Amino acid sequence: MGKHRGKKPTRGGNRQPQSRDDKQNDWNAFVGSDKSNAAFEEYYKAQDIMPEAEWEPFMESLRKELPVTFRVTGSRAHAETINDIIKNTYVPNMQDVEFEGQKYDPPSQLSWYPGQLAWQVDAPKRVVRKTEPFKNFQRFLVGETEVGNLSRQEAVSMIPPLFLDAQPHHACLDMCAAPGSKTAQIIEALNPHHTASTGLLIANDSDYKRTHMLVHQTGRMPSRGLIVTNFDASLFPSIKLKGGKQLQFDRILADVPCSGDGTLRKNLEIWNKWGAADGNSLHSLQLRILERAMNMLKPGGRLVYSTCSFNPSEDEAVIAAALNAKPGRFHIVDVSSELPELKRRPGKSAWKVGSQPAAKDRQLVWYDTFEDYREAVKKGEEKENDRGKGLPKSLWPPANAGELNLDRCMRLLPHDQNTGGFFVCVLEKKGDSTEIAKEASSSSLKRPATSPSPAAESKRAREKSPAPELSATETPTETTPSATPAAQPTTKKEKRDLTFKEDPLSYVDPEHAEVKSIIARFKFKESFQRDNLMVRNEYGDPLRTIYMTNDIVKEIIQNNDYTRLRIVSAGVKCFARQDSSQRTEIRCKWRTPMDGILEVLPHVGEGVVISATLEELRVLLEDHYPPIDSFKDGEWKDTMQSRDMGCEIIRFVAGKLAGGELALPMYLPVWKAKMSLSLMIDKREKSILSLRTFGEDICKPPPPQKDFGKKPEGAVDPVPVTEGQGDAGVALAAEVAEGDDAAEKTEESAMNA
Ligand SMILES: C[S@@+](CC[C@H](N)C(=O)[O-])C[C@H]1O[C@@H](n2cnc3c(N)ncnc32)[C@H](O)[C@@H]1O
Repeated sequence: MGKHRGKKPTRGGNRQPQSRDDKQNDWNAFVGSDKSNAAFEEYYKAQDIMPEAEWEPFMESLRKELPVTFRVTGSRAHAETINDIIKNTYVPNMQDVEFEGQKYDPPSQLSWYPGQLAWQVDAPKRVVRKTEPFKNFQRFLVGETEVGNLSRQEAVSMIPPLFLDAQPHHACLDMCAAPGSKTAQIIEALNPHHTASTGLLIANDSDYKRTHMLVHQTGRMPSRGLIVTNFDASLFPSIKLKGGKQLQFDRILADVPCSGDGTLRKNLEIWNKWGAADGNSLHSLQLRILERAMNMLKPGGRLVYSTCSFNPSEDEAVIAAALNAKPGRFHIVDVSSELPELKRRPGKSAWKVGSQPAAKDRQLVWYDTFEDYREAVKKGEEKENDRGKGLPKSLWPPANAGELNLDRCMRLLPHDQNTGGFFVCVLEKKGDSTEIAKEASSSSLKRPATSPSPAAESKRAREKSPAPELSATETPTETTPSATPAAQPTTKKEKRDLTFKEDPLSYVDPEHAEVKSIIARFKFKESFQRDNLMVRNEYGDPLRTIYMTNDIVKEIIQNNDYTRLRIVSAGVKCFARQDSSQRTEIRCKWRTPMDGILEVLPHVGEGVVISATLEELRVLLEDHYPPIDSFKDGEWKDTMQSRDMGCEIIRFVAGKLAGGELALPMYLPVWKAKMSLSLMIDKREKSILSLRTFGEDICKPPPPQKDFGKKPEGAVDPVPVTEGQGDAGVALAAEVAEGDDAAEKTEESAMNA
């Protein structure tokens, strides 16, 4: 028992010894230069996170460049088509790549990823840049990532959302979500076939700028059930629903801020900066975030806690402290049978606490117990921070650590499957079957017919959860004020959060003339939720952009003050107002931006969608405002000539034609002017589309500014609309529209460019 000084640091771990008296700058030069950090090595050797014999392979792996990994996004039929293109077109071309006398393997599928829809490219960057087959593949990756068909993401970062097991009717919270790669995975789980999901995902981040990255990232995978908020997750407010009920979540992801030493392979500066102090100082925030998550979870609900750090201070210590803060109410789920091919190491129930007040301090001092540490503070050997706080007791393994099933946590090590490092723990809130069923039936989230019934779910939860324990509702903590609805003020008036500068959100009167013009133009069926059209102003005025939300998002917006909820964005941008010099002749001034085209598609009436081929697409790409006369005679030309001015939704059929190739049908908005047409996507997206479809950029540069007045009559440009929330641009969303019928699904799967 007591305190132990660590060994003097040595270069690269057990190489040359270094004198204790060396100057500070020597230290800075010493670490990092050769991807080594003595304190890191000493710290983790002591933590015993792997058998000693594996230490060298572990360190070797950390020093290697991280392979590029990506996953194929979207619904099943669509994703499988893209996967087949990679498998059958690109991989065969990369079989025999040799560079500077060495052979490189083609991309390979990650065996543990469901449906084999994730890939890894082992060839280093210089090989990708310098060899033709890899260069081609790189171009494909960039284009498909731009349009949202692929998502480049570190392999280990794909894991937490897989264990979250979100279902389309679930209410989910992603507490620390930016930049949003895991958010995108959860959205996919909520909208597996791009059908209207009844589920909810609140994606939150405390960094305001990063919430806009989130908006941009999710623009590629839009969802009517999405809200982006800007909160300190540890103070996330309780959310009111109709009748004053409080929202509880079925699924919560707490991918917390961490020291990030699992990312050493790509964030090389960490070699230089790493210190035990980083993990110690993040522990308390991580614990507060996790405890807040636990309070907001439904009984029977699942919570995934993750970090990209190997450090028990940020991992097991947080889990143990959180479990002990709510004794008997949560358990760690044994997920050893989920993703069976994924190699993982069990969590630890014993670990060490080392003090290294700042990364630049060379010596680690180990304290066996909290009391030993406090003794050192008393003697002045350890300093507390300027707020008079030292290391918290919860950093040390609690007396009952052996009873908490911490071995069910997972640590992903880089040398196991050539990845970064990660820590994941799946927690479930206990609750008896009646409580779970009560929660499910009182949920305002409507369960689609295809989802498991509440009874089936409660059975599943019963099988997984041991003894029933707690009450169904959690009271909000003092630090989590509820967001009071603007529309239904309570007797105790709560102040708005005046620091929050985003525009208000309100719903448009479904009888508004502009809504009627939209409904008439697109012949919307009854299934079109005209009550759920939202705008970013206080008065429900459809000025420039109209968003569509699902019912649960509407319920939240209408029952909570948006400033207290700090809502940055909500729903999907479905209609954008298009100004034209010929406005009076245009009965409907609204177009469907790419973000929303697949959202509105299932609801448009007969004859609204017009079919076209790659021949027409070629003309639309080559020219900005091609005259209708310039298209070849036939059905397409006749149809376009007969249409009113305004937005058309065009379905480009799959196949090979006009020097291009489309693997799946694709829907794009086209503006019909008096005598001409224009493709309503911006210049950059046109170029990407052109490269993907025709193998080259066939788009002419846009007309010079001075010629803008000479646009054909009624022609318009796809100006990105900004109103309230940041506009991610007219992103070419990669989505699939699918009918209900399975056969129809395959045939009708439509990949947006
Ligand atoms: C590890 S990153 C999350 C990565 C993200 N889940 C993803 O997969 O793209 C941690 C995020 O937490 C945010 N963050 C830091 N402190 C926070 C807090 N107190 N509450 C909420 N978010 C926080 C950071 O801005 C950062 O975006």
